[in-house]
Amino acid sequence: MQQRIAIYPDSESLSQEAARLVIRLAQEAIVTHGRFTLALAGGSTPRKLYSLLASDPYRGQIDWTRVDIFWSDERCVPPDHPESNYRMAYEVMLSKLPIPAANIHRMPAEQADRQAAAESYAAELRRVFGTAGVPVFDLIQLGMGPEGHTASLFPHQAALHERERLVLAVSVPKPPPERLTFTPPILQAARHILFLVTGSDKAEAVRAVLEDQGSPDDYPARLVHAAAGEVAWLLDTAAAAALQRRSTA
Ligand SMILES: O=C(O)[C@H](O)[C@@H](O)[C@H](O)[C@H](O)COP(=O)(O)O
Repeated sequence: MQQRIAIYPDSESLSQEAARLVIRLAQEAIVTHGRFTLALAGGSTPRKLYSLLASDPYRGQIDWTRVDIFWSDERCVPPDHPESNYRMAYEVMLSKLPIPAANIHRMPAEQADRQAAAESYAAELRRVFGTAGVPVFDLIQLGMGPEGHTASLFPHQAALHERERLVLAVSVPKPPPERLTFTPPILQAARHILFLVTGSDKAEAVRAVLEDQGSPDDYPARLVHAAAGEVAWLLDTAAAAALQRRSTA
């Protein structure tokens, strides 16, 4: 597994590089196997990336009819709720792109039976990927919290040790607490991973994860790796402040 760290002065320049990377990986995947499977992150950091991908000159560089969109986690709220990861991505990006509705695979996180919702999303993943095993995403885009969580995998939770199920219903300390989340097997099978991390509150977790400190139980982002491709960490200077070895883009 390759790992690349690039540091940017601000969110704009970081998001522009992220958009260029998504476009390159999408073009490669569509040429190689006819489609691009992408899992989106929630939270606020990727908002700028999603906005760029839906705008010129970026939007015209991907054949969006060949793209399948999933989410790596979702809050258990209605899809029109302000805290919905789907709502953010739909409003900022997906509603502006010619992606077939059948290719937008929303997590049914508003279902009362959250375990059944997790199981139905796992079934959707296996159907779309045509596998009884672990889906291999072309790209999973992730964020990271100040304590090293990623997707909705938080420190010291049982979900970190899941090796069979693809999606779990979990309760987490970041509100809204009830979530659906990818489990480590999916996050360890992807061809490529793109972490977007900004802000000084994440500097200590960035240092711990990238300088091999602490266990994955303490810093769940350490569980993530790309089976055959690259894990790219795009950081702003604030998030990279505690890193010893600095390489600036
Ligand atoms: O649903 C979520 O909350 C996200 O998937 C979560 O894992 C997010 O990526 C991190 O918490 C970073 O969030 P920010 O980008 O808002 O800092």
